[in-house]
Amino acid sequence: MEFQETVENLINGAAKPVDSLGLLERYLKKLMIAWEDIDCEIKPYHLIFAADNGIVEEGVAAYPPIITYLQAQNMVDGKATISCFCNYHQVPYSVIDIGINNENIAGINRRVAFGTKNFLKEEAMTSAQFSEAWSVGNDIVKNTITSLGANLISFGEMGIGNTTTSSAVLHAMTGILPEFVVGYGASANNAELIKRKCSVISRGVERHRNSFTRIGDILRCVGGFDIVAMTAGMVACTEMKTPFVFDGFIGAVAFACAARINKQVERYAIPSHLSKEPGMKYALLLGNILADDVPIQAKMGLGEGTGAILMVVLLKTMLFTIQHMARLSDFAIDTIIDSPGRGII
Ligand SMILES: O=C(O)c1ccc[n+]([C@@H]2O[C@H](COP(=O)([O-])O)[C@@H](O)[C@H]2O)c1
Ligand SMILES: Cc1cc2nc[nH]c2cc1C
Repeated sequence: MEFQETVENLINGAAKPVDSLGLLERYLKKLMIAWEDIDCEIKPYHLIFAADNGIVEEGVAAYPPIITYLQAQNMVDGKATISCFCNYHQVPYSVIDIGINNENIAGINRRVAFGTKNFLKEEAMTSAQFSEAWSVGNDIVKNTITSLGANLISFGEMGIGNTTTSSAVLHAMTGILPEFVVGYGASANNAELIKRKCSVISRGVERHRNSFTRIGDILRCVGGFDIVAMTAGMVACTEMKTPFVFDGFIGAVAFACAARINKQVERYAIPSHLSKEPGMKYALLLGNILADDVPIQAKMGLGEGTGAILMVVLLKTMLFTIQHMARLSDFAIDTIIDSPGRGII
């Protein structure tokens, strides 16, 4: 029997109508197929990449950039939403300072620079900085899997201005107009801010367009260290055959980049929540995920990987449930097979 069939039999044969746990079944199946194991335990680890973005000079964010450092430190101190989510559910996590613009370091020091440059004026990062940020994402993920024994990685980020960098990357990848992609980010409804973001993104992407040969060029010219590290981390998970959960808009853009770089990424990627940012549905499509197939639709837009941790909790709940449920076959009734392949096992 193919392993996929074993997983399907396990889930479809539990004492419930077939497919009645919908997307939760679908993503549990994806986990087990990625692991090639059904008697497993989820060993999660949450990685939050924090970095500043030079583009904030253009007035594209409502909050000041100092919040990147302060909130990353809150995460380390257990006082941010994400740290409360992780601590409450006993999910270990690390904050990685990959490029905060502050004299102090928050979390693990893997700082590439004091933030990126303003992409309206120059490339956001140099090739050397891009490579370093990529290595940080790759190395941290591989180490978390091999040394810490994690078998499910989740990703989060923190960086004032990163809805602008993510929108710029998505616009550059797809040509979809910024007006369809850009949202309010961390600001309250502010039409002026949206207009400014759209204009900055169009002009910024136009300025660098001739340098775009590969996805890496787009990330280097208009992206951020957080997005580069998450993209590298998702590719690393794929190379290690380890499933991962991504979060909102910024995570979805990293997923889109990773899926373009390595087609196999789609096999290991699990979405968590659908962000308020309108661009997320387009980013998902680049990795063949429909917005309707995102399990948590709660109008969230916080980042930090908050939706990803909620999804990890849903997956843990599902795994325990499927491993402990009675079987349809225990009912000892003759047949209620509604269609081939979906019957009582
Ligand atoms: O993940 C999302 O979908 C999301 C949507 C809106 C805002 N954020 C968070 O807010 C920050 C970016 O917002 P902004 O307005 O400064 O670009 C950054 O720290 C993100 O984690 C995150
Ligand atoms: C307070 C605050 C917390 C955040 N967490 C992620 N992005 C954020 C942006 C702000 C402004």
